[in-house]
Amino acid sequence: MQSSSSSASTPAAASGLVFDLGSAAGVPETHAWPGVNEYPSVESAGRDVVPVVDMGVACPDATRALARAADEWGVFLLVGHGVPREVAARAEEQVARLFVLPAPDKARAGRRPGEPTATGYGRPPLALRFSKLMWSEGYTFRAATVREEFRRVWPDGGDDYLRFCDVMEEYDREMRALGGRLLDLFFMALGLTDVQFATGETERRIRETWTATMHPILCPEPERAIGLTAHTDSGFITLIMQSPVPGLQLLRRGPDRWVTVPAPPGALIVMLGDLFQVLTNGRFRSPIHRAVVSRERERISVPYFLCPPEDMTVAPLASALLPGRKAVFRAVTWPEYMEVKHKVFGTDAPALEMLQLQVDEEEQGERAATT
Ligand SMILES: O=C(O)CCC(=O)C(=O)O
Ligand SMILES: [Fe+2]
Repeated sequence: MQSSSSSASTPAAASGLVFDLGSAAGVPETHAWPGVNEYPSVESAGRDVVPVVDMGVACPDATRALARAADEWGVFLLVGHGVPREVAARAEEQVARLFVLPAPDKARAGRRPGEPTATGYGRPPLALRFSKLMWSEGYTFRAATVREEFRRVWPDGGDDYLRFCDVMEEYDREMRALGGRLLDLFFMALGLTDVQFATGETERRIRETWTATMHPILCPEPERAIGLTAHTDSGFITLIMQSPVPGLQLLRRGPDRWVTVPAPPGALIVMLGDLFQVLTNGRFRSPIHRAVVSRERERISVPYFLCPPEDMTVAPLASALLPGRKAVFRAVTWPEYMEVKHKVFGTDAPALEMLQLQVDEEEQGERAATT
C-alpha cells in the first residue's frame, strides 16, 4: 500500500494515521488529488434535483417514486422512514464522541495491517489502493461485534463504553428494520408478489449487515483534497445518516458534473450498490459518488451497509428479468466480488464490467420486441 514501509511499523501508520489531519495548516502532496476539480460541482436544482422518496405515503405512490429514483439515479433522499429522530441523534452524538477521543485511544482500535476490510479505526478500506491519501478518518465495525470491538477503545468497559454500545445497538435495530421495509418496497417495485417476497430466501438473507462510520475532518484547502474518492458501493444497499452538512456528491454524465446531495435534517440517503445492480439485472444502478471536505463545517456520515452474507451467490433475480431479456451478469459471491473490486480500485475500470456476460444485444432486442 501507499504508506511508506519506514512508517508502516508504527501503530499510527498501521491504523492509517500517517498524518495529523486535524492540525494541518495546508494540504501536503501526499493528500493532494490532481483530478478533484476535473468536473464542476453543482447544486441539487433544475434537472439535477436529487430525488426524494417518502415512505410514509400510500404504497403505489411510494413504490413508483422509489422505482423511478432507483432507475434514474440509483440514490435518493429518504423521508417518512420511521427511524425516530432521537435514535439517529443519539447515534450521531456517540459517533462524534468517538472521533474526538485522543489519538492514542483511537490508534488502540486501529485496523490490523494486511486486513484491508477488517474492522477498526483508520483509513476506509477502499483507500488502500490509491497513491494519494484521503482527508478522512473512519471506524468500520459490525453491529454484532460492537461490544468486543469497542473494548479496544475503552478497555475499562466503563460508562462511556456501555453508553456507546447501547446506542449503536439501538441504531442497528432501527436500521435493520428499515432495511427490511425498504427491501419490501424494492421487491414490489420489481414486481414480486407478496407471497414471493414474504417467503423469499433472498430477502431473508440480504438483511445481514455491517456498519461503518466515517468522518471527513475540516480541511484548510478543500479544493485540493478529497474525503472519499469516487467509487461505487459494492453491496446491496447503503443507508447513510449524515450531519446537516452536505458533502456527498453524485457523478452525473453529459456533461459530466458532481451533484451535491442536500442534507435536510432527518432525511437518510439510500445508495444502491453494485450487487444490487446485479440482483436487478442492471435495472437499478449503483451510482458513482464521492465525499468532499470543507474548510468550515465538520461533517459526520454514518453509512450502514446492507451486504450479502459471504456464502450467498448473487445473481439476477428471475423476477427482475424483463420479458425476453437474459441475465447480463454472472453469479458471484461477496468474497469473489471483493477480489475483483480490489484489483480495479485505483484504476478507471468499473469492477461490474468484469461480471458482465456477453449477451447479444440484437437478440435481446428482438426477443423483447416479440414478447
Ligand atoms: O460520506 C458519505 O456520505 C459517503 C460515504 C461513502 O460513500 C462510503 O462510505 O462508501
Ligand atoms: Fe460509498
